[in-house]
Order: sequence, then structure tokens, then C-alpha cells
Amino acid sequence: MMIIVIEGFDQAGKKTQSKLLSDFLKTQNKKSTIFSFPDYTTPVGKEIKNFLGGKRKFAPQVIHCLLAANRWEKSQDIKNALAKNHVVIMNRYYQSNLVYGTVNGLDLKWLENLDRGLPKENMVILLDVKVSDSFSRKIKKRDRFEKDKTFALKIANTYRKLAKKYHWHIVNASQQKDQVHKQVRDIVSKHIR
Ligand SMILES: Nc1ncnc2c1ncn2[C@@H]1O[C@H](COP(=O)(O)OP(=O)(O)OP(=O)(O)O)[C@@H](O)[C@H]1O
Ligand SMILES: Cc1cn([C@H]2C[C@H](O)[C@@H](COP(=O)(O)O)O2)c(=O)[nH]c1=O
Repeated sequence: MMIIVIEGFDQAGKKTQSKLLSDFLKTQNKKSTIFSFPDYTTPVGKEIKNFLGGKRKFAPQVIHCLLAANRWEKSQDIKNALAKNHVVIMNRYYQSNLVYGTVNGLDLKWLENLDRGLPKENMVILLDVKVSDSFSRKIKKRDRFEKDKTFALKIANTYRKLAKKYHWHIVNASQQKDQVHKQVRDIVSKHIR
């Protein structure tokens, strides 16, 4: 079957759009499974949560390895969903690591290699949200990677740069939820088998 990755900065609407897409697929008689990364329920996920919440310190190499390891923890589940012919929707996938990792000073090829061998996506949809909208959608409880506006602007620019390089679809996520969904649906409908 196929893997659709929904990407974007904090509060871009990834969870909202993953659910709306899953509901739309149901109307097309297609079953889907949503995976969200990081998955904070796994052993590695718990360490990631501690890091993002400021309870642990890790060097960039370590935290980005952990973020990739967290996907490897779920690789059999992903394969099982694909084997059941489900459309797999990823609320963030390894593309997040490429963006955040390079902004944290790591090498793009090195980051790509951490996830090499995991099921490959068929398409990536970048929800391109204005940093100001991300911040107004969530004021409190921003994690370590989300608090700093300069860092946020670098993330937003790097998303756009890598979208060009890897041919990701870009949707303006500062629009109303239903308008964003319509564009996501149009992109997916063109590719769905
Ligand atoms: N297009 C939109 N316009 C306004 N608000 C939105 C839009 N899409 C989502 N929201 C709201 O923004 C908040 C974050 O949405 P959501 O959880 O879907 O984003 P996310 O990208 O998964 O966030 P995070 O990466 O921080 O977990 C929610 O309160 C949601 O209702
Ligand atoms: C999967 C993944 C995530 N990140 C970063 C991106 C965010 O700052 C956090 C996750 O926060 P969320 O609110 O739960 O979406 O982690 C990353 O750097 N690399 C990754 O692979």
C-alpha cells in the first residue's frame, strides 16, 4: 500500500490533518493507520520526552539518533499495517529529523542514513505554517525545540528548502482547517491507487 507523510513545524495542524485525511480515506473505502512520531510511549520515546521537557541533556548526535531509533522501534508495526493493505499516515517521519537535525548542525547524509531501511514514503505533504500562527496556536508548554523564535524561523526556512530538494508537496497551513484539508485531499487523490 502507501505511506503518506504529513510534516511541518509545531502546531502546523499535522494531527488535525492526519485525522481528516484518515476520515476521507474511509469514505473511499480505504483503511488507514496513523503513526505519530515521536512515539512517546516506547522506552526510547520516554527518553525523548525527558529531553524535550528539559529533564535530560543529550548532544545533538545523541538526540537525533534516539529520534531515529524511536522509528525503528515501530518498524514492525508499520510493516504490519502495510501488509494489511492500510494506507499509512505518518504524523512526522524521518523528514523531521532531516530538518531539525540540520538546523542543529548535523550533516544531512548522516541523518538520512539513520533511517535507511525503514519503509519508504510515497509522498510528503509539508504543512507550511507561519511561525507567528504556530506561536499564537500554542503559547504555553512549548518544548526545547519550539521555544526560540529564531530557531523556529530557521526550521520553517529549512522545511521549505528541503521541500524543494526532495519534491515534497507544500500546503499553506495558515488557512482554515477545511481549506487545508481540501488541498491535502486533492494531492492524495491524484496519487492514490
Ligand atoms: N488550519 C488551522 N487553523 C487554526 N487552528 C488550527 C488549524 N489546524 C489546527 N489548528 C489548531 O492548532 C492546534 C494544533 O493542531 P494540531 O495538534 O493538529 O497540530 P500539530 O502540527 O500536530 O501540533 P504539534 O506538532 O505541536 O503536536 C490545535 O488546537 C488545532 O485545533
Ligand atoms: C519525529 C521527530 C521530531 N523531532 C522534533 C520536532 C519537535 O520539536 C519535536 C516533537 O514534538 P511534537 O510536538 O511531539 O511533534 O521533536 C525531530 O527533531 N526529529 C524527529 O525525527
